[in-house]
Amino acid sequence: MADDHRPPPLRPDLPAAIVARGLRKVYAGTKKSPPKEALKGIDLAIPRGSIFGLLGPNGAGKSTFINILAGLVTKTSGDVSIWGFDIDKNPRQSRASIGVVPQEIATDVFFTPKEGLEIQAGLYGVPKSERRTMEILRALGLEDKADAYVRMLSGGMKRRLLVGKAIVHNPPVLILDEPTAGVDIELRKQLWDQVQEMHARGVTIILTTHYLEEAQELCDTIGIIHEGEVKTVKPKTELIASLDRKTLMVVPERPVETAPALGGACDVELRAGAIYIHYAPSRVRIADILSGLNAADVQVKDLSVLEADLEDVFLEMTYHSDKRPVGA
Ligand SMILES: Nc1ncnc2c1ncn2[C@@H]1O[C@H](COP(=O)(O)OP(=O)(O)OP(=O)(O)O)[C@@H](O)[C@H]1O
Repeated sequence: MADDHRPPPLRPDLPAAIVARGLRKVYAGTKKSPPKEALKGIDLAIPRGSIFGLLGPNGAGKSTFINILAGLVTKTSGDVSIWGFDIDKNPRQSRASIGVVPQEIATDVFFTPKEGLEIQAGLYGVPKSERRTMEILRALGLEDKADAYVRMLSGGMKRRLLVGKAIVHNPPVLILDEPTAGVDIELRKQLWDQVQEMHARGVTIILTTHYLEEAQELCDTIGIIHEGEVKTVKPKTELIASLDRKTLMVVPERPVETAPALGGACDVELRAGAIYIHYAPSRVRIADILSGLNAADVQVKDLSVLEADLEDVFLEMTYHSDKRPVGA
């Protein structure tokens, strides 16, 4: 990788940071298990400059996809390009264009953080004069641990060190695979501040997470993958709006024994003294719900509208995907 330390130039003519076309991966079977088609010919474009959340239940194919990008798993067929470089035709440039923060903490305990970053930079062919070792350690809050034994670092510090290792070559795309699993709230916040800082400097961020609130808060674009297929890729707000579902929570003046009848377009439930009215905003107006409540002699003491969130979308697209299309 001798000359590939510089980030490839930004190519405004390119529409996406990562493009996959017809990407398939079949893991070979064994005597005990049949072959497994983990990716079933996926098409996926990840916009440049986004914080992209790749979501999906266990076994959906997320790690397989990321490992193909990282060069750790060989695809069966299809095309993938990273920052405009085809991973088969330009393996060096494509690999120099991404940094991957792996899921597992497997840091090398024989080197100090400083040595670890230096070695990593060497592997990417970054000349000594261009290395940013101390700058990276400082940015990750590890400056005072530069010469410490890695085995003396806390789990969170080791995780930050992995982020450091992933960015020694200044890649324009950074992938974080479940970066905050098992990490406490304080550290999670620190990690996200750092990620957002990198994003502000123009790095495209791709992350997988099981924490849907985290994806909801951080990501601007979401891709949902399920059983080796891409279910959707959309800007987050558009995706949530596409669910066309909201809930009006009403606290009545007097306790209500039976759910008021508001017509077939609303789904009404009573819970903990409140009335929850689920409705499709494209078809039902709040004014109509309120007149319905009035007609049913329910006096409203308080009310609030609960928006659908990413978790609702996720459940709809993964667990119920065969039964009920979104918005139906
Ligand atoms: N080396 C392998 N050999 C055979 N099957 C594999 C291998 N790696 C993954 N699989 C299978 O491929 C499918 C996709 O796995 P993958 O790890 O990509 O899913 P994932 O979405 O990352 O799941 P998780 O959220 O649990 O990490 C699963 O059914 C998994 O059992």
